[in-house]
Amino acid sequence: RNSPPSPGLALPIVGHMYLFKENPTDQIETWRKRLGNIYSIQMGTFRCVMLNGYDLISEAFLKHHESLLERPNMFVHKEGFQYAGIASLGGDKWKEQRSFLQSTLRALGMGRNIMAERITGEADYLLTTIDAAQGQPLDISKLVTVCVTNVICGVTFSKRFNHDDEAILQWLKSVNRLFELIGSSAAVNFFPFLKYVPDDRFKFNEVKSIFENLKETIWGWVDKDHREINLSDQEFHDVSHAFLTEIERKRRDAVASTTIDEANMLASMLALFNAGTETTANTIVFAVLYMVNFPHLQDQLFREIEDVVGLDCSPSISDRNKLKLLSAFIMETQRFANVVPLSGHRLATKDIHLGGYTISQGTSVLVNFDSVLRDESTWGDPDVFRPDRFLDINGSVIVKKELIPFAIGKRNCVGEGLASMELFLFLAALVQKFEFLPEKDGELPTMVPNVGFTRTAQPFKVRAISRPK
Ligand code: HEM
Repeated sequence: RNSPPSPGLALPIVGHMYLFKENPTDQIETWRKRLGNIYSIQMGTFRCVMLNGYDLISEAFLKHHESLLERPNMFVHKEGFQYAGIASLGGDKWKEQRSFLQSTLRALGMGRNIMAERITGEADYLLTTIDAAQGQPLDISKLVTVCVTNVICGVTFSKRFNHDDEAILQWLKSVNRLFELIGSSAAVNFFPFLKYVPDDRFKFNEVKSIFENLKETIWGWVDKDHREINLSDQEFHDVSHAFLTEIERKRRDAVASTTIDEANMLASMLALFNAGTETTANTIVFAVLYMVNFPHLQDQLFREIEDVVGLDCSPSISDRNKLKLLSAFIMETQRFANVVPLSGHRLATKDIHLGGYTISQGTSVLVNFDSVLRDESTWGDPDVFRPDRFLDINGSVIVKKELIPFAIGKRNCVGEGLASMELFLFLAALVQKFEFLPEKDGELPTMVPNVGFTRTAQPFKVRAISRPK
């Protein structure tokens, strides 16, 4: 059937997973060099096609997107999300949910710009907390994660938590445990039959119950804040307010078939948390890591803010277009760190002809983002951290189509606008206020990320020295 080539013999049950010898994302790149931009691997019971390189990926997700809108029936989608919410729905149901969330998030980022208000408030808290360490070595990653979680809490149900609040600490603990159990290579994803092994040895029941608890927690948080719904409201305080109002409207109008209901609302809100917290926090942490490693660049970023914004008022979203080096630095951070190295799985709902091969219906399709963000033919020196690759000789920002950390096509990241606003506002605030130094003079923290399917920085501490005004 003209299937893409595979890396070797697929064994019963495990498929090709026994061939993962190196760091998984390195292994995927090694196979790309041997087999080309399109190849297939059997991951447990799932037949997957790995797509590499900008041309092939854009052809798949721009030209064939209608055939790639569904998720395969993985445990996470089926039993975790119960095929509800933006991340798990497919086809027309996904379209309704996606368009509702997209327009709601867009509205929250316009006019009064509720998103920017939430982020700025949280950035102030971040600065105060870092300042309190008085230049002593500090691991900022947990602090940044809680701030970013609070931004999503604000955007979804107008609430923020103190960083020592038991509710938010418990939430983060559960989410961490969930990620540990459902990470891309975990048994629950690829070996669904293991759920019949007694004593929950492969943690299927634990995953299910964490999902249920998280959705219940969100429901509790939402319920308290939104007892009153006014159907004539056209402006919303947050995502749950928009949902609850629209649910009532659909009820009033007796709309029979819709995904705008409580179950999808909770699943979508959970998806915003799951997809929007670690990704954004990890990018901010990588950015600080790169600043420490390139003090000259950090200095240039500070000078730019000093010139454009000054030191007396906080950077605001209206400064974004003027802070060109910072924009280029954020782009390079996203390219270099590539915090989501592999896309989520998509199900081919029809045969797709691509790159001289046929991806047959029922196959799961995955994207290797390293193959684009670290492609030598696009970037020349992809392994060098160099923000000026995004600036022209006049200092204007160059937008490169190959910079796709938020994926490409209609099912790309729905939170891109929020994430970009967060990266800009948090980092501008940090650069303006502090000089970040390594924990010990002359000993730079490693830029080599943790090994695995996701990308996080290896733990490191910084000394944050307040800049004199
Ligand atoms: C730097 C931060 C972020 C990065 C690099 C990132 C990256 C991505 C990527 C690559 C995808 C596509 C995954 C796939 O192919 O299935 C995605 C999807 C998604 N992202 Fe983000 N994301 C970020 C921040 C956010 C934020 C802040 C939110 C929430 C407000 C969010 C919500 C989502 C959701 C819900 C999806 C699934 C969309 C769908 O299935 O229609 N992300 N993201």
